[in-house]
Amino acid sequence: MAAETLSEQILRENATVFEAMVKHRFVEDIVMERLSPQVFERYLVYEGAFVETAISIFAFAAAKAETIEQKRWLIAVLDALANQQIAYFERIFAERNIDPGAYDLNVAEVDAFRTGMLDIARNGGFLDTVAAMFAAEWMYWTWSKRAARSSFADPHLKEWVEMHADDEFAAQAKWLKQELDVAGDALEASERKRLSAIFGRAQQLEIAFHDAAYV
Ligand SMILES: Cc1ncc(C[n+]2csc(CCO)c2C)c(N)n1
Repeated sequence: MAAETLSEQILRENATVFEAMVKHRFVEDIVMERLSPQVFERYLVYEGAFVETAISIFAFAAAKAETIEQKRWLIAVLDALANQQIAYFERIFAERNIDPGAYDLNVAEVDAFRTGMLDIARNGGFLDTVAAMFAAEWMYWTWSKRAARSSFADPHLKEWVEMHADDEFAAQAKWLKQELDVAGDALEASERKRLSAIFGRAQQLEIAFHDAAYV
C-alpha cells in the first residue's frame, strides 16, 4: 500500500505547473475584476468548441470504463455536457450577439489542447483520461472557488465562475480524484509516474489554451 494516494502524489509532483495555471493571467484578471470583454468572448468561443471535444473525451472514457458504476457516472457527465454546458454557450452567444463562426479556431494553442486531450482519451486507457480530466477539472474548481468571491460586472462571467465553484462541479472533480486514488493503490511506481506526467502535460496544454485568448 502506497503511503501517499495517487492524487496526492500527482498534485505534489505537478505543484509548480498547477500553481502557474491557477494563477494564470486569465484567472488573475477575473479575480481583479479587469478581464476585458474581448478576451472573455474569444475565450468563450474557444471554450464552447472544447466542450464539444470533452463529449468525445468522456465518451472514450465511458467506452473504456470497466464497471457499470463508472459507466453510469460518465453517462451523467455526458448528459450534462450535451444538455447543460452546450446550452449555456448557445444562450450566451445569442445574448452577446457572438457569431462563433466569425472566429478563427485554427489557433495553434487551441488546436494543441483539443488534439492533445483527445489523443490521450483515444490512445490511452481509462485512467489516462481520468488523469487528464482530473488536471482540467481540479484546476478549474480550485481557481473558481477563489474567483467566486470577487464581484462581477458581467453576469455571464459570474455565471461561468459560479458553475465551476458549484457543488455539482466539485463532485465531478472529486469523482475523478477518487477513481485515481482507488486504482492508484494497486499500481506500480512507474505507472503512477506515467499518470502523473499526463496530468502535467494536460496542465501545460491548459496554460497555452488560456494564453491564446490574449492574442
Ligand atoms: C479549457 C478548460 N479546461 C478545463 C475546464 C474544466 N471543465 C469544466 S466542464 C469540463 C468537461 C467535463 O466536465 C471541464 C474539463 C474547462 N471548462 N475548460
